[in-house]
Amino acid sequence: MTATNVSKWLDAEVRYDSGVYNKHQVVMVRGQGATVWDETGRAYIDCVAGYGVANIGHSHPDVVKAVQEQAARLMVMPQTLPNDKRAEFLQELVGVLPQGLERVFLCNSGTEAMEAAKKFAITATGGRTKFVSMKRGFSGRSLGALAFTWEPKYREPFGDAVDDKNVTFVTYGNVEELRAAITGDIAAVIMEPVQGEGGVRPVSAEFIQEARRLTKERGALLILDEIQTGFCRTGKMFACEHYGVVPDGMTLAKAMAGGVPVGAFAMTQDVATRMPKGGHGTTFGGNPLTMAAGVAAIRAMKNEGMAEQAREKGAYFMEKLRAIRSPKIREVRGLGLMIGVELKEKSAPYITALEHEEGVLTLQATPLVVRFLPPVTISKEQIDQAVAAFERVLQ
Ligand SMILES: CC(=O)N[C@@H](CCCNCc1c(COP(=O)(O)O)cnc(C)c1O)C(=O)O
Repeated sequence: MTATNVSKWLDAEVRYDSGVYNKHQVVMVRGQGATVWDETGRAYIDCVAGYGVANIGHSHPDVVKAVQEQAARLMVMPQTLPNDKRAEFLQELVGVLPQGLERVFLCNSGTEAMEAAKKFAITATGGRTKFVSMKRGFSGRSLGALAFTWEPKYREPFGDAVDDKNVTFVTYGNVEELRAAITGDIAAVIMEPVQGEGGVRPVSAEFIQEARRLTKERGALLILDEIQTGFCRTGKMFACEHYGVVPDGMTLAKAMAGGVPVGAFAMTQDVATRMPKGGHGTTFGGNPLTMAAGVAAIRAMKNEGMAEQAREKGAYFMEKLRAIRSPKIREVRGLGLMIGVELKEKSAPYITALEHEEGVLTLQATPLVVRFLPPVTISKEQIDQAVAAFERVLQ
């Protein structure tokens, strides 16, 4: 693909990048709240937010200040050497996690959190290496996490290197299949409380509660992947709170440090103590710079009532979307500000039109779904503008 002469930056990125991404013909240079600007100065309402990373808004001032101060103080310190900011972050995080999740492996992305979860589940269950994951589930792209990721097109190019022979995929929501799959040799059941990449599909209370009951009964772990649903996205600090379910482990990333790359596997004491000393590790995990950003981000979520904002604005956003009278819309669904509009035709042309004609950034979640993942700080006026733009491109 040759880049237009839009920009020397676009040329360079297209020329030297790995080539795995379909590059939009635009160069984004600034963000504030729910708005981003391209290099020509054009503003966009950002309902991509980095794939659900900028929950507290782009360049939140508290995070910017924390990063500036910590960068000038100390950026590099491995986890064998304790650090004040890391300790402060662990206190903040455990303070908002569901009761019982009080040990945390810190890393740098969602995939890494899932890789850690996989290893901790194996040692916590005395060496079990079989897993249950969900059809349409997404757990990441590295070879270990990819085994839990349903979409065949992501796994097929890598053949046997993907360890999916030890994974049983069950239909999300099908209790009978779940019961049959959780045998005595299962290390863990992996599931998202709301499937994100898989089409914005909230789980049923019955299914997730049965998964909790069966895993306890059969000596397996329940690991909830809250990488996309966590940190106020769905109207609670964590989506599992909607269902009254506390897992044995939870993978976290995306919004946790306000936009700075981060990941974590939060777990119970019992899961943590079963991993041998030195059994896992990471160079950058828990680094002071990310930890300072994370402290500021979590405090902002609490101080600005962002879970409640997501609940209230999400209900408003979905009500407005449901009011659109269009034969092209099959369903509007979601939880909080994790919203999907399933169309009766491919969503890609509408996502392109929203970006180019309307200045609204949205993303796909399977070929028929337009996904909205705006910052929780999005204003009602911006929601109204995004809905009006969507209505126009559907005509
Ligand atoms: C263009 C782009 O960034 N695509 C990414 C988008 C991934 C978005 N989801 C990440 C994710 C992951 C992986 O998280 P990370 O490694 O991308 O931080 C794990 N679990 C859930 C529920 C997730 O939603 C991709 O296709 O790998």
